Amino acid sequence: MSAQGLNLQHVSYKKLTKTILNDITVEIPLGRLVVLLGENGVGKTTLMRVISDLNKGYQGEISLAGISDERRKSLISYSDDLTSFRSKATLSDIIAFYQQGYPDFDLKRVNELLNFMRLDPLQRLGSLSKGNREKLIIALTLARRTKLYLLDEPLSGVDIFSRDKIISSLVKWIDHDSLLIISTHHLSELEQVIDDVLILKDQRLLEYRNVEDIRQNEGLSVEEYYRQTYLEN
Ligand SMILES: Nc1ncnc2c1ncn2[C@@H]1O[C@H](COP(=O)(O)OP(=O)(O)OP(=O)(O)O)[C@@H](O)[C@H]1O
Repeated sequence: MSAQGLNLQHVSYKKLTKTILNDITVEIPLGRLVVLLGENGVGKTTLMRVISDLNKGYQGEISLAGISDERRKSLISYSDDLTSFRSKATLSDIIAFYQQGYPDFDLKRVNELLNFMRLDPLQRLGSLSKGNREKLIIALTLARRTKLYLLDEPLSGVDIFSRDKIISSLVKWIDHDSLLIISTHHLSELEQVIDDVLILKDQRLLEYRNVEDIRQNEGLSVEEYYRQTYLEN
């Protein structure tokens, strides 16, 4: 397996008797911004949880930056749903918890991100709207200085103006040798910033492809290509 990037070799995952991911093999270099696509229930969240080692018992091999055992977890920042925090907790309390739990948590970066998201550290978690809670999750996820960031449908409740602002600044928050994988059902908004697409269909990897390659060689937007590929295969 390659020492660089995220490398999945024949990864399969079952829940009870149901196959959710089937024989997924892909190598994604670091330094990319990748969008993960596929219809509801196809396994996007499951794939992120398997990569993060939160869903145990998968088959196959996964390595990140050359680390192929469970130590890879320490290199992965996966968007937390924050359900383990009490609603009375302030954003500062949550940040203190992250700071204790993650040696790579960057306090300066999280403060910049909170400021960028217009979130007040003194606010309580329970008082946040859905969209603001999502902004907090993005801020906490991106505030770690690590190799792989996994954002699972991070923007579904965020208003269009904030969405545009966050999307156009995504690359700014992560180091150039890190990998960001983001799942979404709103591909068109991300088209201009992403490097690659990863498409799941029927438990399998349908495609991993560079977006420039799609535009130049297929003459299609990424969204057009996604629709065409999904329906044809
Ligand atoms: N705890 C569970 N028990 C049984 N099946 C599960 C469980 N969690 C997920 N699944 C199944 O795993 C499959 C993949 O779900 P997953 O949440 O990964 O899909 P997704 O692509 O993220 O969907 P969406 O776009 O709707 O968020 C689905 O068929 C779902 O029903």
